[in-house]
Amino acid sequence: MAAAKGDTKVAVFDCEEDVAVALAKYIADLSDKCAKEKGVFSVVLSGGSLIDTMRKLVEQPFVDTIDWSKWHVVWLDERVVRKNDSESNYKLAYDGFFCKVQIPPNNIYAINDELPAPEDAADDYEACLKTLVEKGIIELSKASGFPKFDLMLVGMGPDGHVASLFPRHPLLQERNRWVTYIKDSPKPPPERITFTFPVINSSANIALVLTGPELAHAVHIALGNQQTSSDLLPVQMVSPEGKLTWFLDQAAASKIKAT
Ligand SMILES: O=C1O[C@H](COP(=O)(O)O)[C@@H](O)[C@H](O)[C@H]1O
Repeated sequence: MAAAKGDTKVAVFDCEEDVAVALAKYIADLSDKCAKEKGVFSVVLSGGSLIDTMRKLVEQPFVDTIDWSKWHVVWLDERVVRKNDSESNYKLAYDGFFCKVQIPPNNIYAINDELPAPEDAADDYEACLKTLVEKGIIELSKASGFPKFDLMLVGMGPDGHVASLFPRHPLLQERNRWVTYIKDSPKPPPERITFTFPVINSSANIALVLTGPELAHAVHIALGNQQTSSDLLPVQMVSPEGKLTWFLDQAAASKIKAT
């Protein structure tokens, strides 16, 4: 099943394996397009189950055909822990992905894990993004003035959170910062940094990659017919100026009524 609404596409696959295959093709095509047109492919990674669903990229044909030298990778959110900590989104991506592909190490922009205070880590990461804009690696959106990434790969928790932006948290309303911090994350660990919605929604492309039955309720709220304007789930606030593609398996889509 595939439905389209404006620049939003909802693609539902039979199983998680099929999502992984389609996601790899989608990422490879965008990588190719951006590498040819701009010489750069700026990619934003989430943590969580997304990294495993990206597993086909490290297999043939993708691993040998993608021009990894054009990739520049940043994180949508990160836990304020050391890079070798099992809770680190960097470590998750390194172990599952980076150690198997040829992205130049200098093009992988991890959090500075020598800054123990979340506010300092957020300031430092925002400064890192500003340097990438100055170098022409990331463009600014003409519409919003916020950085416009080529591709944001976004996961979601069962509560509908994306990045480290949790339901009903005041950070959902942040309108000025590029990167902010949270010290009371309801999901451990409590201290994290995260992109804000103005940055998320300036993206050229967002892939929402959602698999598993535990996500079905939030997917139903976000894509069902009973949309309300107050107390939106964070996932409902994902609305990029570019294209939004939902990659769902049947389990995650199981509560959406066919229309
Ligand atoms: O804590 C986080 O959770 C979300 C969702 O993770 P998942 O394991 O339920 O897929 C993730 O997208 C985010 O980057 C991470 O920090």
